Amino acid sequence: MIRFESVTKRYPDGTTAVDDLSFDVDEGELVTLVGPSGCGKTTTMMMVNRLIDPTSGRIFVDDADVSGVDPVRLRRGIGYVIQQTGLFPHRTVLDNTATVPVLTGWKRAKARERAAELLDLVGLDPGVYGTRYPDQLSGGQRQRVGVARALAADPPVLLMDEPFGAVDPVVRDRLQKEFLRLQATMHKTVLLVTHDIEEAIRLGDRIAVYGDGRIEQFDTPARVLGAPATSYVAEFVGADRALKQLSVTAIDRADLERPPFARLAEPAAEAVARLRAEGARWAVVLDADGALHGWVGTERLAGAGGTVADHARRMEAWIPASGTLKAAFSEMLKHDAGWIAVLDGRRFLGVLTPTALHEALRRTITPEERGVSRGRPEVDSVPTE
Ligand SMILES: Nc1ncnc2c1ncn2[C@@H]1O[C@H](COP(=O)(O)OP(=O)(O)OP(=O)(O)O)[C@@H](O)[C@H]1O
Repeated sequence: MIRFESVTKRYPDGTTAVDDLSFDVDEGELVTLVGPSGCGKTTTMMMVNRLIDPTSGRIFVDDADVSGVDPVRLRRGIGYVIQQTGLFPHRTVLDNTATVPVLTGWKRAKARERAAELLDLVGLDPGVYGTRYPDQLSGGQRQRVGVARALAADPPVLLMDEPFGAVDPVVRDRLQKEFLRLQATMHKTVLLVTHDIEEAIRLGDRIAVYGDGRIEQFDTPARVLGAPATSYVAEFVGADRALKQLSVTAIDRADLERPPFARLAEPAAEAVARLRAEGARWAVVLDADGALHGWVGTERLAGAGGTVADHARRMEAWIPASGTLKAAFSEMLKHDAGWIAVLDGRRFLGVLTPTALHEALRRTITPEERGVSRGRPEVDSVPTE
């Protein structure tokens, strides 16, 4: 969808901002460009919509060499979001959002209708905010309008230059989350510039880590964290990259343990005899469909009448099988639990323990990076069947 072929940009004063750059962004993919200040990220992005022309090399958008496309037409097909938002101060939020559709010939009423939809989509009530002017909004709200405006003409390509840079960390976190939710339905082809490695990891399907005018590594977040291509990349992603890795590593079903279980309808006396024979101190409690209900301690069942249902405790802590190790770990901490149930829909698949989490994390890091191999830590594990 976007292709850079040996692109170099040298400014008239001799600065080489971008040096022989080649990479592809696939259709529907979100690529983050990350690196320290002055490494050429913004220059790269501005060459896509021809705000800057390269000194040499070619850039293609949707198979068309952009140097042959009229810049005004080109820009109407590419949404552009910048940190300063670039909103027109004398236009209302609604009219700011409707700018591009109006420019491309939409009737004003239809464009405003579309703008209202977009504002709603980015979490701004058009009835409340539509008639305000940009200086009557908070920084985070202005950023949302910037995103809504870029999306208004439904361009297949979005360029975003530090779109969430000007807001505090709490608002940034929320905007990132909302943008990911939107992108999951929109599937735009996105180039996003950031200097923040955490943001690059969180948002990017792939990350381009910039050194000075060059890409040092172009890969998935998991690979950039797990196998940095150069010592520069390793340093840039930070000494705590193993922890960052948690947020991009999916749960592997092979890591799940199957603890002893009891059925809700099972008589307590039967369950306790069986569990004791297995040497189990507790069991996961499932309903007739295999869905997680909770757990029960063997001691609690001893000498008790009724069924397991009468004695089981509800278990609120669980995560979906599609979750990440970070989600698993944080749920475990939140509920102060020694294990976390993993569900596929309602179906109980097994539990993750701190030991399994640790093992999974170790596997994501190359042996050279791990240094001296250490044995399994002494962590209390769930008894297995
Ligand atoms: N018009 C210009 N004339 C000369 N040099 C320029 C010009 N614009 C940018 N540069 C230089 O090109 C290099 C890359 O700049 P660019 O803005 O692309 O970096 P960046 O990675 O986006 O940085 P930041 O994160 O600070 O925005 C820098 O050394 C910058 O000083």
